[in-house]
Amino acid sequence: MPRFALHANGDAARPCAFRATSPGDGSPVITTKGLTKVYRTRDREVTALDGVDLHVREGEVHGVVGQSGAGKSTLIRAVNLLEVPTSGTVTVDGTDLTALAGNGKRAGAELRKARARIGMVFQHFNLLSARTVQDNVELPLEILGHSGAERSRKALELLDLVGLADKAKAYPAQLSGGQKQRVGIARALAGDPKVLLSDEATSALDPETTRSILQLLRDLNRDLGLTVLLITHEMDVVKAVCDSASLMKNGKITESGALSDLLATPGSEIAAELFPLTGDPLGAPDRTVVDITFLGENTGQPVISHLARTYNIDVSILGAAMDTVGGKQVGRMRIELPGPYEENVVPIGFLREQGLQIEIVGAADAVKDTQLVAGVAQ
Ligand SMILES: Nc1ncnc2c1ncn2[C@@H]1O[C@H](COP(=O)(O)OP(=O)(O)OP(=O)(O)O)[C@@H](O)[C@H]1O
Repeated sequence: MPRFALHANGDAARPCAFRATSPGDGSPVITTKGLTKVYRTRDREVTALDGVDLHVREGEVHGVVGQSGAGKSTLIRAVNLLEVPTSGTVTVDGTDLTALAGNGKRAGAELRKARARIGMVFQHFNLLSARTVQDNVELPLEILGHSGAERSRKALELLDLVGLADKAKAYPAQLSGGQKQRVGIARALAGDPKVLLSDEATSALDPETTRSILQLLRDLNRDLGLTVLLITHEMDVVKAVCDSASLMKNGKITESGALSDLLATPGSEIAAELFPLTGDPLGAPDRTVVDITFLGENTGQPVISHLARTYNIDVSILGAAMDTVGGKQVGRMRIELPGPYEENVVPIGFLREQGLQIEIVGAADAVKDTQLVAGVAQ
């Protein structure tokens, strides 16, 4: 994976002055249970969220992917209650936000306090054009009632953190898209959030700027122990920064998990999108097509030559690729073995014994086999 510059000007990462690194203990910091949102207009109802159970663990970067209209924006906006759910609960860092919202008058202040611990970054930056960069970053601190000196100190520290210390007095119109998003990120960090929500933060940016903003999010995740929940329609974003992901379809989460687990799950749509395998899945008649996923240290093993030698069979490689997913090296290969599935049970068992993830493709028995493996994986 290429190393991306942390800052637009190529500066190295600066140590963070705001919070010591605290590696998460893996407990959920964002949890939604049965989250449902029904939009009612005069002539129709749209169920945008249909009983969503989402778990994002502390310190991870979690991506939510799905087609347009799947409910991604509604979900991320429901996590900080910008969108009030019709039913279900949202808990962030141990606080049930849905309960706070239901508490009548007092709720406003308590909900505002809880929300300050949830930063949000938007696709179109949402900066105030009449305010300077520094004043934009100070805005949440003004709302929280910080003094002028404290606001100024913190805003300048945050601008330094995102590589824009020299742009404090500039106006948004004088910045590039990537710089505007850095201001958006600095503003989102003003309340010392535990969680950062990113709503398509890089969709309006060119590929190079996208990479630098994703790297900044990754660095903030690592240096501040910040948990990041992002929505995107780009699998490259997931590949570059996410530890885990969920797929949304029609308001539901249809699969969710660590990327390495999803890559090892037969039939995972996220895995197929993250890492599409080329090569005809049907192969030749009376031959068995097998997809192999290599993770971590397995990627360097000469498994195929070992297989061919051990069983004295000709192995054809139909397609293969290596990539880095979530910072880990992954290899996928589609091979073809001579003979139908039932004649290849032993060589396939050999591949499994090597700790590889195996999926049999395109044969009647494959369905049985895939279900068997899926059952084991659960
Ligand atoms: N304010 C609203 N009023 C009525 N329907 C809405 C509203 N907001 C969203 N919807 C509908 O809810 C469904 C989910 O929309 P949402 O924007 O959450 O999807 P999405 O996955 O984020 O899509 P995209 O990637 O295009 O932004 C869609 O059918 C959409 O038309």
